Amino acid sequence: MSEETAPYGTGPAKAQQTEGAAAIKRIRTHHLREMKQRGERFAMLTAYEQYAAQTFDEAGIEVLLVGDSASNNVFGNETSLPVTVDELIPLARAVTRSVRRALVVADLPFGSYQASPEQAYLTAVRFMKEANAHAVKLEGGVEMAPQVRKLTEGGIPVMAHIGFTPQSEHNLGGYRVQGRGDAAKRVIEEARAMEEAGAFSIVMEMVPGDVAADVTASVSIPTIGIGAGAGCDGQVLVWQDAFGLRTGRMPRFVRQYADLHGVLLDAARAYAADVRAGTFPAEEHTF
Ligand SMILES: Nc1nc(=O)c2c([nH]1)NC[C@@H]1CN(c3ccc(C(=O)N[C@@H](CCC(=O)O)C(=O)O)cc3)CN21
Ligand SMILES: CC(C)C(=O)C(=O)O
Repeated sequence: MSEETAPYGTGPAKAQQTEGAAAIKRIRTHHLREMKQRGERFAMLTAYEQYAAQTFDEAGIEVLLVGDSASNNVFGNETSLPVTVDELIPLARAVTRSVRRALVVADLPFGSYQASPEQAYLTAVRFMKEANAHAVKLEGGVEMAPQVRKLTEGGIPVMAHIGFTPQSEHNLGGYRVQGRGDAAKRVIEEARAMEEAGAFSIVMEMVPGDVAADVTASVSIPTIGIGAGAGCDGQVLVWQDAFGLRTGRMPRFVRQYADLHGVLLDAARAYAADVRAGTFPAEEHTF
């Protein structure tokens, strides 16, 4: 089926792949490491479905994260804890199908990897086989080293996530900055343990900027900050926060680049008004 006659959904990503275009080179984990070595920063955003993924890929966002934050940003839960592997896999599959260039990382949900390296491996394999993910992310430092090693040795690139780890909010005592004062040493240890275990990159969430910069200088793999200052090699935000689809109180680390909530609200109201007034559909929409 040609792109013109495709009924819906078949955007440029799939067309390009089937036509075998040579121009676009996929981002691989080694490219991120090389960017760090060159001192170039890269951008990561969450993505949970086709059109956002396609758009961010087109914009040149290097890494897309199918975050367990889908729990609160897609499924309407209050936290990331309730989301399941079976819920996340279809979202990850949609994102990998929709990109040509971006590296797609799938988050391992709470409870799907902490029990043992074997559990982690079996869960990660599902994301690789059923969703075609390019890598997985898991939360935790020193105590997750066996999991990270098992996955890496089994052919699955791992992005680690340290500092404030939302799946452990009940242990961490809420949404709090990690690594202040004496705890800074701990964050550096966590990062080194993840690098040593084979992680290809490290997300650092809500860590003081000076500590995150120290961590970034003390590991050779790229660090990706969220609320961790500009001293990281990359940055990540949840897209509905950054582009203003979500409303209400935002974490301090968010910068809002658009007001999508306002755009959609106006559009939905205009549509409803036209329907009520009988001005939509018009002649040209009628067969
Ligand atoms: N929409 C959304 N954005 C996120 O950044 C995000 C999710 N969801 N879900 C999973 C985790 C949870 N995260 C969060 C959520 C809230 C705060 C927050 O409210 N922070 C406050 C308090 C900081 C403090 O206590 O010092 C802030 O003002 O930053 C931080 C991280 C990051 N992740
Ligand atoms: C906030 C980012 C880093 C994340 O882990 C998620 O979106 O699930």
